[in-house]
Amino acid sequence: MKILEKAPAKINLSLDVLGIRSDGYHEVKMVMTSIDLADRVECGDLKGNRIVIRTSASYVPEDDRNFAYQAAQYIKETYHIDRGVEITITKNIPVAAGLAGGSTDAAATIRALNKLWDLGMSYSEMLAIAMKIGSDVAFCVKGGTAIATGRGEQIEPLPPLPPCWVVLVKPPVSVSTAQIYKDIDSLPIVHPNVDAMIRAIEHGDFASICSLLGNALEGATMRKVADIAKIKAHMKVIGAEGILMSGSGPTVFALTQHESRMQRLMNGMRGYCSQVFAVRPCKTVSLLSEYE
Ligand SMILES: C[C@](O)(CO)[C@H](O)COP(=O)(O)OP(=O)(O)OC[C@H]1O[C@@H](n2ccc(N)nc2=O)[C@H](O)[C@@H]1O
Ligand SMILES: Nc1ncnc2c1ncn2[C@@H]1O[C@H](COP(=O)(O)OP(=O)(O)OP(=O)(O)O)[C@@H](O)[C@H]1O
Repeated sequence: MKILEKAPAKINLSLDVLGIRSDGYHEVKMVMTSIDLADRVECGDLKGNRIVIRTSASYVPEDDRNFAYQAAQYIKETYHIDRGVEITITKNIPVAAGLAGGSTDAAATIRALNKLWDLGMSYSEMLAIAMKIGSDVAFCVKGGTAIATGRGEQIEPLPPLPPCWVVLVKPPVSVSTAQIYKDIDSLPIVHPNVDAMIRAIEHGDFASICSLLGNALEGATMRKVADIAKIKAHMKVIGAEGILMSGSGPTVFALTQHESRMQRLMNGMRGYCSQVFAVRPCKTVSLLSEYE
């Protein structure tokens, strides 16, 4: 048997860093949303007891460094599963881009193995596995739009975004999330108004969502990647309603409700960067009611 799961990327609409915790992680308060830029994760039975990863991207690890491998391993250990699995990942999400590509593959693996191995895991049991792998994995288990607190693993759902386009531009460099969090410790932090963003989403107020976009990590990544400021300036000239770097970067996204502006942004930015995508926010990742 084979189970196929869509694994959507995320963007951070608001990301505040509140301090350093005793475990070395940073306390955050974020608003995230899934988008329709997605990897495909297929889990199928394999003879024996091994976990085998196949990916379409040569630079993604196929051993236990792959987050999907780690998800399968934790599930096998926790539920004493003596079966093999082959996990095939078709990568569409740029890697080390601030879009949670590896995290969403891990979350999709958790959902897929729950079905393949008929485990009957509850949502909170899936979260317990997710948290062992990385901070963003918990959000990716359900996706949609949500508030994330703690180190990012405490999730509270929000209503979906008003209909809009998300245009993403990935500069041809990668950044280390760990390094960016380290860098901000010695930099002044610009705090976004996360609570106002939450209210704007609850009211479906697209104009306020755009004006409240903010990311406390943006300054640190901009010091390393000069392209980010150029991309943002270019998107502004073209006429995006809201512009921000996602996560630890370096991907920059623009929001617009106008198809003509989405087209202009796509065409304008393609001449500038090779990785440009126009997608919609993604309302659901999985059959949410199954996991309630
Ligand atoms: C930047 C974001 O993507 C925004 O959604 C997340 O905060 C990062 O989530 P992630 O990539 O899943 O991060 P993890 O794999 O858990 O951690 C990578 C590294 O980032 C740093 N890190 C991460 C999350 C957090 N709240 N504080 C941290 O300081 C830690 O040094 C950690 O070793
Ligand atoms: N399934 C996977 N897909 C992509 N990268 C993976 C995967 N598993 C492990 N990795 C490793 O994870 C690292 C970070 O890649 P990823 O695409 O998840 O970064 P990111 O989008 O910046 O993450 P985040 O937004 O959660 O900080 C890469 O160095 C990559 O080698």
